[in-house]
Amino acid sequence: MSPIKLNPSSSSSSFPSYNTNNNHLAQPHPSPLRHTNNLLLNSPTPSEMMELSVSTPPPKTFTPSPPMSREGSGGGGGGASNGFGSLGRSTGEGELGVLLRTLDFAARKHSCQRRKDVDQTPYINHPIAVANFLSSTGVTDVRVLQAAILHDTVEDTHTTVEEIAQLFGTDVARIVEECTDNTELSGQQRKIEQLRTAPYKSKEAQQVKLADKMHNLESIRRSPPVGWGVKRIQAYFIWAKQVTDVCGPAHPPLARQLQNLYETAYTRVNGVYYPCHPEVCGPLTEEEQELVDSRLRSLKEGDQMCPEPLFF
Ligand SMILES: Nc1nc2c(ncn2[C@@H]2O[C@H](COP(=O)(O)OP(=O)(O)O)[C@@H](OP(=O)(O)OP(=O)(O)O)[C@H]2O)c(=O)[nH]1
Repeated sequence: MSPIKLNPSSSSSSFPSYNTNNNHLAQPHPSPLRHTNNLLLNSPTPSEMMELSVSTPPPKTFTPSPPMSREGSGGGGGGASNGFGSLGRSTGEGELGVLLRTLDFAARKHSCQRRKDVDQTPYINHPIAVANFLSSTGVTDVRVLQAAILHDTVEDTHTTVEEIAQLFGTDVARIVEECTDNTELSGQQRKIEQLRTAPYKSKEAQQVKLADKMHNLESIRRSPPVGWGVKRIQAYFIWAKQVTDVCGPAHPPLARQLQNLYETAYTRVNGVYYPCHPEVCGPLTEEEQELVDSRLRSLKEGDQMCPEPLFF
């Protein structure tokens, strides 16, 4: 991920003493920091992927700590020095409390970042949406929802895996770590690495990956990052599908929604409709195009560009 950083702060301090100054939120920011190449042209070839798959690491096994109870029994025995136990919860803190604390942490960490869309949406909307995709499709494991909320903090802010482990427990920290790209690699290398490692991630990390891609794809279709043309949108869809096809069995309800999106998502550029995933989704029929056009004609100011029922 590469959020736009409005005012990067060195907020590496531990909870709860991180920077709480949000005044910069209202400030304008420069254009997106990174512009990668056209991925369609630069996607790894099948032989490159074969080569990569030969040197895959052994599968990671996720051995979670015992489930957390509603009463918040995570405290005590972990020996953590911050008042939270090995599960990152204090005695008496319920699931709702821990989720709110997680949201508060992520919101502060991402407070100076924006998405790359034309509206420069606050970055925190993305992790919230990712967690919501999981929750609304039946994921109830609070650790997975917490990891979804935190999934970009290590990659994109001054947060460490150790900090997350101390505050939220080792299970959450491990999932976040699995979802963190190596930022020393180029954008293209990271994409290859995501493909290479996807099969070896824990089920929990694969679930977060599915929801992460779901939100990125959905937001690309609705409002692509500034400067993205059809080819780049299609390249992102093609790559994302390769990743989510591998992760799909970890959470079939979301895998089905993704498949539906791949088959039905169109993007409209200069009045022309293009399938976002050209291999899975055919061109709009004349009848469908007329339906969309008539809806667009009847749009009032402030209405959504893409009427949901047709596209998703
Ligand atoms: N769709 C969309 N994406 C945005 C937006 N703002 C930031 N991003 C991030 O940008 C990345 C997609 O742009 P790319 O060009 O492919 O990635 P790169 O800049 O990091 O190389 C996504 O992360 P990724 O590293 O490619 O994937 P992942 O880490 O989420 O798996 C996504 O999280 C936005 O407004 N819309």
